[in-house]
Amino acid sequence: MTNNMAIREKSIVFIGFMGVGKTTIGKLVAKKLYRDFIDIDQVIEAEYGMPVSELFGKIGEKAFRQKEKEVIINLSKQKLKIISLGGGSFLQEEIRETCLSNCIVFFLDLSWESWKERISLIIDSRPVLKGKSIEEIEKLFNDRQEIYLAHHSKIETDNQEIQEIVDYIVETLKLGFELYD
Ligand SMILES: Nc1ncnc2c1ncn2[C@@H]1O[C@H](COP(=O)(O)OP(=O)(O)O)[C@@H](O)[C@H]1O
Ligand SMILES: O=C(O)C1=C[C@@H](OP(=O)(O)O)[C@@H](O)[C@H](O)C1
Ligand SMILES: [Mg+2]
Repeated sequence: MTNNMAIREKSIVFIGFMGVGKTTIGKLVAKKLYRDFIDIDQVIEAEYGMPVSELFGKIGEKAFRQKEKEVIINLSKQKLKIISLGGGSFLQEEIRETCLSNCIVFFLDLSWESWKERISLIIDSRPVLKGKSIEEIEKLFNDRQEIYLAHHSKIETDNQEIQEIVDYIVETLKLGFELYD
């Protein structure tokens, strides 16, 4: 029973490439499950008082990655949270290991074809994409997929409305909780 309780109490972590919907979906899943929502980028933005896009210019990517690691390692130890990571954070082994051992990690999967349609929504706020050609972005997208293979559960989100994805995740979690009750 102790172990089963632990599964129910674990925080849920969303991973996946920039723009797949981690922030949007995490927030809505949290609302449905009556849990607190934590978006790692938003935590860092609040601490520095500026958006990530500006922060990259101010402190540099290396310092951002260090801060990202500290924040995630600290917050992923908390129970019962819904946590959306930044898409690049899983490049760091320590972050992957901490999240996989403390939390339930959900990979939001989206094909390149579908992702391309969404680029205009995110290009201005994602410094990693700025100044890159579409071919360079596609390479980054493909290169990054490997790091997201480390997960507990995957959701294919192509052609799915935000609400459908949220409902599916909530149902999956509830079923999982019941199985372990
Ligand atoms: N399933 C979806 N269908 C259509 N648009 C979506 C979907 N999921 C997210 N979006 C949109 O894509 C953009 C990026 O979403 P966001 O949650 O910020 O992604 P991430 O946190 O993974 O970078 C937002 O404008 C959001 O409204
Ligand atoms: O993939 C990345 O390297 C990044 C993803 C962003 O978060 P989202 O995945 O929420 O867009 C944000 O952390 C930063 O712009 C860097
Ligand atoms: Mg986000």
